[in-house]
Amino acid sequence: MAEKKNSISVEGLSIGFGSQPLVNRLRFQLNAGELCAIVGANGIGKSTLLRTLAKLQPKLAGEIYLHEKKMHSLTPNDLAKTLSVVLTEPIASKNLTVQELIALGRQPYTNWLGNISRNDKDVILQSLHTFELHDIRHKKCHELSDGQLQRVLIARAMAQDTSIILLDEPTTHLDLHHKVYILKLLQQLAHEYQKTILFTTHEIGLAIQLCDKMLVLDGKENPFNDPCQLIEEGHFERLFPKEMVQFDPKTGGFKINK
Ligand SMILES: Nc1ncnc2c1ncn2[C@@H]1O[C@H](COP(=O)(O)OP(=O)(O)OP(=O)(O)O)[C@@H](O)[C@H]1O
Repeated sequence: MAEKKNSISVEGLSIGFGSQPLVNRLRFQLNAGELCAIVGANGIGKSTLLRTLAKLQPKLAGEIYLHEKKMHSLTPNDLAKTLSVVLTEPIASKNLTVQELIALGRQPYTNWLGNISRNDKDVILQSLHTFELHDIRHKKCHELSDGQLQRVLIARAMAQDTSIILLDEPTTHLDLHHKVYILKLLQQLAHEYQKTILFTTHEIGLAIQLCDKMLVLDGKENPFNDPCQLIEEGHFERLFPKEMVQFDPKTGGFKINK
C-alpha cells in the first residue's frame, strides 16, 4: 500500500479570542485524500478553529503543520497555493459572473499584471465542468440561488488548486438533496483528486455516512477518529443534553425524546 501523505496536523492547539481559550490541547492529523467534518454544539468553536487553521486569526498556543512545515513559516503566497477557504460570510464580489468569480481562484498563480495563462483557463474550465456550472457561467453571482452560489464558491476553491480545502458550513441554506449533492462532491474531490478537505457542519448524520474522519468538539476530550470508531466509543451520545435528543448508534442519527 502507498504511504499516506500527511497534509495537516495539529499539536496542542488552543484556539479562542484574546487570552480566553475556547478549546484547548487539540490534536489531530489528516492525510491526502481524506474528508473530515468538524461537529459540535452551537458556539463551541467550530468556525473559530477553521479560521485559525486558515491563519485568519491567531492561535493561542500549540502548532499547526501543513505538509509537515510549520504554518507560520509559509509566505502568504505559499499559503494561498497550499490552502483555500470557503467561508459563510456574504461575498463582496456578487456583481461578477460565475466564470469571473471562479477565475479569482487563480490569483496566487498569475503574474503581477493578473494575466491568465492557457493552463489557468484549463483549470477554470475543469472547475466549471466538475461542478456543473458551465451553462450558467455568464450569470451574475447575485442572480444565483444559495445552492448554486455555494457550488460556485467551492468551484473557486477547486480552481485555486490547493491540496487542502477548508469550508465553514458548506451546506447551510440547502435542501436535503443539495446537502447530499455538495457533500458527495466534496467526498469525490477528496478521493479522486487526493485533496484534504475539512469542513464544519451540523449535519452529523450525513457526515457520519460520508466522511473518512470526524473531529467532535465537545470542549473536553475533543475526540478525532473515523466515524465508526467514534460511534463505538459513544462520543455522539454525549454531544447534546439527553432530555431532548438521543443518538441511535444503529442508524447513526439522532432521535427526538418525546
Ligand atoms: N470576534 C469575536 N470576538 C470574541 N468572541 C467571539 C468572536 N466571534 C465568535 N466569538 C465567540 O466564540 C465562541 C465560538 O464561536 P464559533 O463561531 O467558533 O462557534 P461555532 O461552533 O462555529 O458555532 P455555530 O454552530 O453557532 O456556528 C462563541 O461563544 C462566540 O460568541
